[in-house]
Amino acid sequence: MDDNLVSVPKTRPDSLKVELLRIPENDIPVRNRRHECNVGFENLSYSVREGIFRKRRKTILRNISGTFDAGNLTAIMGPSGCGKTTLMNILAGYTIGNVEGELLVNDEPRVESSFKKIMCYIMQDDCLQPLLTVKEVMMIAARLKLPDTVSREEKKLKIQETLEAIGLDVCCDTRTGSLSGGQRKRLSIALELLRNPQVLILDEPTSGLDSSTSKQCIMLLKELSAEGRTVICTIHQPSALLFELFDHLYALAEGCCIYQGSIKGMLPYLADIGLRCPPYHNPADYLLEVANGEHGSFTNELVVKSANGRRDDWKKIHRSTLQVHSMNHIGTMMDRGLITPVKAPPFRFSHSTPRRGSSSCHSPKYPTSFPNQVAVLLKRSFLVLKRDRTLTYSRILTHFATALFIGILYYGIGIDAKDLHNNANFMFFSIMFLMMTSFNCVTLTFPTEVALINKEHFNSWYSIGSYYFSNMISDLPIQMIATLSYALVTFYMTSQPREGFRIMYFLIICILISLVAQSFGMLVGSSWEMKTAIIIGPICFLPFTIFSGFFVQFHDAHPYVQWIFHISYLKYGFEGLMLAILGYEREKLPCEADYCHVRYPQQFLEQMDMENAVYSHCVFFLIGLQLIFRIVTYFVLLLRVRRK
Ligand SMILES: Nc1ncnc2c1ncn2[C@@H]1O[C@H](COP(=O)(O)OP(=O)(O)OP(=O)(O)O)[C@@H](O)[C@H]1O
Repeated sequence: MDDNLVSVPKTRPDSLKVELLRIPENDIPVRNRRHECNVGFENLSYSVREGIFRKRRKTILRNISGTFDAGNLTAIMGPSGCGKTTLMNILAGYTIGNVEGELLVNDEPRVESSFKKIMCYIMQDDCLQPLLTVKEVMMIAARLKLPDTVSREEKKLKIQETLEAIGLDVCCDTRTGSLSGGQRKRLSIALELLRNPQVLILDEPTSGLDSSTSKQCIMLLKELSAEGRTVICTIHQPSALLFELFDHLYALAEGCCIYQGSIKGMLPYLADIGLRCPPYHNPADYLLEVANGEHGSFTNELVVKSANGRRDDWKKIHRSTLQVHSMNHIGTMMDRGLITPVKAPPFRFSHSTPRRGSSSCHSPKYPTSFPNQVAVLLKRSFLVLKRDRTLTYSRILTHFATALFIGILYYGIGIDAKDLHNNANFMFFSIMFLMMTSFNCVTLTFPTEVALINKEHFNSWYSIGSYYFSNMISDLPIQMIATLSYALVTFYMTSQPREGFRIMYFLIICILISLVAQSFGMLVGSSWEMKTAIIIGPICFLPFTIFSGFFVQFHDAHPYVQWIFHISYLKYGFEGLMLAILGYEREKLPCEADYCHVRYPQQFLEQMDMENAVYSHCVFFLIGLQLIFRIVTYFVLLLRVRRK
């Protein structure tokens, strides 16, 4: 039951119930067929390579065929591992490699680019931005998914209509992270409904939902299909009542089709070969038992009988009175306020079914322009940053607190010759601190974003370029404030020379070091999952730390490894800071102790093997390295979200 809404009994609009009651068996509802989109596939096979050397081939789908008609709610069922998700991925166009066979739309070969515009794929995990409210998430989706020509007022109206229809209007100010499982699922569907897709493909929409929330979710899908949409979803062990809501069933076993037809036709089909479902047994459970071989080995016989999905004789047995009973039952639950009432939003299809050579193939890939995508994504990032205490406030606070601590530890060292070594220690620590904090902030957050980007990009919300660009810009202010607060506090507390150019040079290197570490963190975070990224990151840093010139100097290192100094960005960062503070002919330092071995800063730089270092080289190297990391990250991201 939906906790937010129990106390508000609502009257469920009965249009669908009435429509179904009026439909005589074997009758097809009259709809605008121009917009209908029957999704089919013929002789579909899919295999993957596996094993250490990827030499073995594993066949997952074996030459299956089928058609999922518009206006029908189709269930794809079968035992775990039979290939349901694989089939959904292929139907959605998410998996393209190693696919054999033909994908069809209205019995014609389908054009992927056009099909993508009328289809949405809702994956099993509801990837939502947890810090944004339902209304904000919907507004962002509307601004990305609806063309720029639609006014803000129209978008608001559409959002309102959608939220009311799917019963989320009462929690429109709730953050998505606080929504229940059912609400999250409905929101995921609502986000995609804004563009009014003709085909909805959902992978296990009821997974993790309780019985009544599952009913509500399937009821929503039923309403959406009744308007002429093609709705296809996988489902695991539905209750008998839920099972009856589906119009069409496609059953898989071991990558083959063992049944395709109506729900009502399934039991007679099984009975034909002597498989009789016991009375009072859930037919869905019985089908899974048969597919699992619990009643004997019938898979081959069933595959032959259904011609691996090519025969559709059992499709013709139409809506059963049981379906109407199920609808009535759920309708009553909604009327009594036990389940939040849901219905399809009142949208009309604005586009016709794509056919080969149709003009929609040439329309832009994304509904809105690149600048609009960047602007909307920037707004979303800023909202998230504003609410994410760890990413913003604690990052700034950590930098400030560490700066105070370091300032106290190395207080006043910058003006005394006896503290030259301590000053070098301070600079090296600063580099390490700025590097680690920037790197960790990104590697801890970026991998979790990849799933969200994947979902939204696949459903044509925005391009990877606009996401990446907005992501780079949005984090800059916080990164700058944090770095500057550390650099300025430590600079003054350690009494470094108060010369304008030295302050500027010092700050530039600090900022560049943190940006390089951030871009490196992005690269690592976009390449691996969070756990791997956290392990791999420091391992990648280690060689650069050793070859930074702090622990081992260039001339002391073995000639075979000296080249590593030239690519160690820590070396350039360290040199840059040392030159900013001690270079440029800084005058002889006073000595407060009885004896100071070195009093000329230039002499100290020579001791550290930095006599030939050039500040501008350090800056160029750090900028160049950052650019390389950012470009590589972009391509890694593209690879990650590329269709399989
Ligand atoms: N890339 C891959 N490499 C190796 N095996 C794979 C790959 N993708 C899928 N499989 C295998 O293919 C089979 C079908 O996988 P799929 O995820 O489609 O099953 P499913 O029917 O959706 O299962 P479930 O209901 O448990 O989600 C499984 O045995 C799975 O291990």
